[in-house]
Amino acid sequence: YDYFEKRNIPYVQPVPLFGQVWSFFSQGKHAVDVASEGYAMFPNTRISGVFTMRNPAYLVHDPVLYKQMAIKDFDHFTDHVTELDKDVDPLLARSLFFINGTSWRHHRSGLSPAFTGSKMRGMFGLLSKSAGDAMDRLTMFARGKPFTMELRDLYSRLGNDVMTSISFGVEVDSLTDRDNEFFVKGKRLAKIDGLPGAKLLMTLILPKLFRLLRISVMYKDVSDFYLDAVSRNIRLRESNNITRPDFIHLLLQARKNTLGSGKHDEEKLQNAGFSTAETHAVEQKAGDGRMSWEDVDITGAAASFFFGGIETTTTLLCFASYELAVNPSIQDRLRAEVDETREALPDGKTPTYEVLQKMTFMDMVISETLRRWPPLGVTNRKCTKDYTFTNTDGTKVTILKGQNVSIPIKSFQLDEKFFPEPLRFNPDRFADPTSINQDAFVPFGTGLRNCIGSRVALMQAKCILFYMLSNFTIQPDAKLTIPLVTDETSAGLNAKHGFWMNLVPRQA
Ligand code: HEM
Repeated sequence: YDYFEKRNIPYVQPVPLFGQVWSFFSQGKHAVDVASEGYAMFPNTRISGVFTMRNPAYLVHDPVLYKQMAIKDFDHFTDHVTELDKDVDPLLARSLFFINGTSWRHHRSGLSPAFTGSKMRGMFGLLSKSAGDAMDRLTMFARGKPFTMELRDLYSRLGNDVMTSISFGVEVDSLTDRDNEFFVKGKRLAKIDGLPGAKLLMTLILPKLFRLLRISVMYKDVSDFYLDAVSRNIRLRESNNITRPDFIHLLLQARKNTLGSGKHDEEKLQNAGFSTAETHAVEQKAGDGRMSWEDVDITGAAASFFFGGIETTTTLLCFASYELAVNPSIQDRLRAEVDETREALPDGKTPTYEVLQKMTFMDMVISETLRRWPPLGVTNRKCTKDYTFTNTDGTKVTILKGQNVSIPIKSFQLDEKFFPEPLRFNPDRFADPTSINQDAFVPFGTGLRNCIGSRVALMQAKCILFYMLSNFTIQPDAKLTIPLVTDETSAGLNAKHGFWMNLVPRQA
């Protein structure tokens, strides 16, 4: 425990044997806030120390240092901290989040062409249909009268249906068929609270024991269900020559090595909004070989989009709706933009990819929501090669190979040095993008290991919000707590008492 003392690095005082892990159980604070504790304690350093049990680890305080580690010096930080065993967790261990080294390079370079702007536009029709159909059902259910709804439930059903359609190639209606198997399994797949959350925490604090006990993070019935569903879907497509513009189709192209990046029309389609994560080329190294994309790899990739995309995009929509409900003038302004946009649409209601791209105030609202309420408040890297940099006091700091590094996204984005009045929801701070500190605004992470799905998330959230405001006014229900009380026990970001809203149909 004198590790940081000796190196002149400020650090959070550890509890003997447990280190900072003790605070997770004793403080009643959210895991993200506990992990980022040192950020507020030590304002004048680029990095601070922390002990996970007895192991020293780091917390980055300077967004510029994070960027440097994630881009220029990526070679030193190629991995995320958690790595799962393919035999024990066949799907999650093949998910981009949880693979490292050569295997990650294979997957990332193979999958990246599936996430370009032109591929996204190709998929947008499916996404918009799924969201539009659900919204029609909701309007019919309302019959012109206001009704109360918990929006986390609504948005996770919509998100599940959209992602089931674009990731697994199957159309479901979880608003009407509330317990359909894809929704029930999807909920279990994307679950990061309860037992799966505890297991994920264990992969971080007791990785050796976790591997030794051969515990799986994902429920076995969920892995089996998706493996079977995707394999059957692939066979059906192959034997009937079916083409559907979704991820399975793109991954089958990757299998045949025919998945191009569609460079010709890329430029104008790449931008899904200010927050779009920059695309970096991930290069294969000599001797890396070629990835074969077996059915299990395709299912694993699709499952990772589900795992990474549903809870996060649902969180974005919930908090955007909350802010619109408690700031009616902002909601009116956004509705005016939605209505103006609808007038120019041939059917007056179905948005296209390009139309959403042009909605500037929508983009400002989404960006500000991602800043104020980042769905993933912290990310991490494992040091894969010793790394030395200079701290604010001029001393050299060396992070050793194998040590873990946390990046406090939430702390950066709520730091008043970077964002004045950080707790105020103010979309206008994004009116002039050049005034935004882009090193500190990192809702999708940064660098080569940033979020691969930012375009999917942004387009999905914008599309669903477009339909919501076309059809309803969102008002706070009496059961909504204002200001919002967040759930400190949730692994993700959530409201303790739910997102209860009155949805008032715009057409009686
Ligand atoms: C609002 C929604 C979302 C947010 C805020 C979000 C945020 C993030 C963040 C912060 C990371 C870690 C980046 C880093 O370590 O630098 C990440 C990684 C990732 N995200 Fe997202 N994400 C969202 C939606 C999605 C969607 C829709 C998908 C898939 C369709 C997705 C797939 C992934 C994957 C596969 C990774 C791991 C990438 C890698 O390790 O190479 N995410 N995301």
